[in-house]
Amino acid sequence: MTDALRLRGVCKTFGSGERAVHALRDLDLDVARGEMVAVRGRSGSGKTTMLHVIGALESLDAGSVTVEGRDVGALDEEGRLALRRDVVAYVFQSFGLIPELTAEENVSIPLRLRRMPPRERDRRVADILEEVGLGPHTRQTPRQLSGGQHQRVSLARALVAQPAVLLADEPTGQLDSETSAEIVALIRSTIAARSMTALLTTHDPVIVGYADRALELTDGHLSDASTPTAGRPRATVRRIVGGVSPETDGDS
Ligand SMILES: Nc1ncnc2c1ncn2[C@@H]1O[C@H](COP(=O)(O)OP(=O)(O)OP(=O)(O)O)[C@@H](O)[C@H]1O
Repeated sequence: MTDALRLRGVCKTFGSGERAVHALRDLDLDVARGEMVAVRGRSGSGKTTMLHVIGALESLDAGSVTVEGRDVGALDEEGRLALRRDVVAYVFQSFGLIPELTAEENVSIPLRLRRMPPRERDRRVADILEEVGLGPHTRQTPRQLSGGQHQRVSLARALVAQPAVLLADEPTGQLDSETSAEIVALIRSTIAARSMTALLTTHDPVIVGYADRALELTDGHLSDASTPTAGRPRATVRRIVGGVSPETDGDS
């Protein structure tokens, strides 16, 4: 299977001298197309930095990052913009929505950047909002939506332009455990329907339960964490069967 993501010997240091912070140290990672990989790690272990170098939001100090065959370190500014517009999409813990815009206006932004004709754009936006369960809320602004609904809008915005790779930085970090399980299940089903690749960082065992593979980031290095059963959300199954809360099922 072709790799969607391939990182080799990636190093990223912030600052210098005694104040240097080695966020990523000689980091290797392979993610196959269509795979959903969860990366756990304590606060400050380098999870966000890893996503940023993959999405060309941060430069590398050493090593190489290949995203869908593109050598990210070799891209010029235009190439980096194209990567973020056409290949990767982000979902953030803090949702990142524009508060003055409605759900449909927020979701339409990536299509406006591509200058998609309005009729096609409106159809795509309506379809994706329906798919993420926000059909009745398209005209509401973020202030009128719950945390789970915010993340559904963020996911719709990330998916609407049909990127190959979803990068999600603690996507359930601001959600309660039940809503987290709903959002992770939605991420899983929407990326599977599109044969997309997903790399998610998390402290949340619910996410790990939905991933094909889990890795641990410790002081800038990755190692295997566990091998959950693909697409079999242990937490949700237990919750339905035994009434057990997802946050009690699994390690963190
Ligand atoms: N722009 C920056 N300037 C200086 N140091 C930074 C910068 N960005 C990140 N760091 C440092 O790099 C290290 C890794 O940060 P990063 O945000 O990648 O960790 P994280 O695992 O995502 O943490 P969290 O779970 O708290 O979000 C931390 O020590 C952080 O303070």
